[in-house]
Amino acid sequence: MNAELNPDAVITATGITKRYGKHTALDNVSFTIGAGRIVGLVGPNGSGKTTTLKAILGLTPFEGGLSVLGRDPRTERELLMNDVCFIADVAILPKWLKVKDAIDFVAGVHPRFDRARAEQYIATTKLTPNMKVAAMSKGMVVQLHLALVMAIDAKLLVLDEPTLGLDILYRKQFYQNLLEDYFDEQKTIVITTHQIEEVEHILSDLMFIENGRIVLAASMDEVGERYAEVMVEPQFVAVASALGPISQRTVFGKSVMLFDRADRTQLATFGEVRTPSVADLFVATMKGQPQ
Ligand SMILES: Nc1ncnc2c1ncn2[C@@H]1O[C@H](COP(=O)(O)OP(=O)(O)OP(=O)(O)O)[C@@H](O)[C@H]1O
Repeated sequence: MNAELNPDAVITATGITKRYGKHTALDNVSFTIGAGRIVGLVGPNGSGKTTTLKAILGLTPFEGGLSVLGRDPRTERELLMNDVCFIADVAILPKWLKVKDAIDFVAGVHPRFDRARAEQYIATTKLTPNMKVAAMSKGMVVQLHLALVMAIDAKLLVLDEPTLGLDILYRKQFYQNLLEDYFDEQKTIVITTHQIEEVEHILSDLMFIENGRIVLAASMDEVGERYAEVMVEPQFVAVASALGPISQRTVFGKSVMLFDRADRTQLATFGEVRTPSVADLFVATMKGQPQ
């Protein structure tokens, strides 16, 4: 995720700062996202996720450098939008909207929309052209949304809490379909969500943001190499603790410690070692940050 190493980056941010009055929402943020990546931007409420996405989409002014698909979103937003698709919250389609109106609308506003592709996808569902959003189950709304999104040949898909308000089955379905029917190596997806557990299996990269700063940016492979969680046997708790785990918790009476860049061979002598879940890593990382 290093800018210098990746000249073909889809997004390169160098020192982005965004202030709302006296409040600094983004504080000198730098990161790089390459093509074919699925990046999870994860952070607590108010940490700057939406502000980052707005900067990428050219929806807010800011200081610093930002290149998205080779363009500056501040000055070339219109051209950029030919190659970018943005979804915020699938649960907000208006109730009166019919399937066919939704297709007409997107066909009218997006130059890369392939109507036939959307209709083909809809034909595989229970949706019919005259059905209104009001008459759809939440899962059907998701399918409509997906049909619209997947028919747009965008290079960059930006998803801001896309499954808010949906139950677990439909959230899973959304991500599964996204991965199976939409994603390919020419595309890049940036996604923010609070439901990390549900997206972690589709992510290729993680970015943790806290108080407007990126506190972790790594590929999932790097995360797997760098972090280890150990279920420490009681007799080794003191010695393991002395190695300085970034977090320590108790599960069913056993001490679970999370280590950053520790020697795995040594850790294995304390108990069972595994890669932490993104959610546990997130909690541990946030605890270590100054508030
Ligand atoms: N239009 C605005 N005017 C003033 N302050 C704002 C504005 N938009 C965002 N902020 C502030 O900037 C900070 C970052 O907000 P942002 O919406 O990016 O957070 P977020 O990580 O997306 O949060 P959430 O998970 O709650 O959606 C917050 O402190 C927020 O109050």
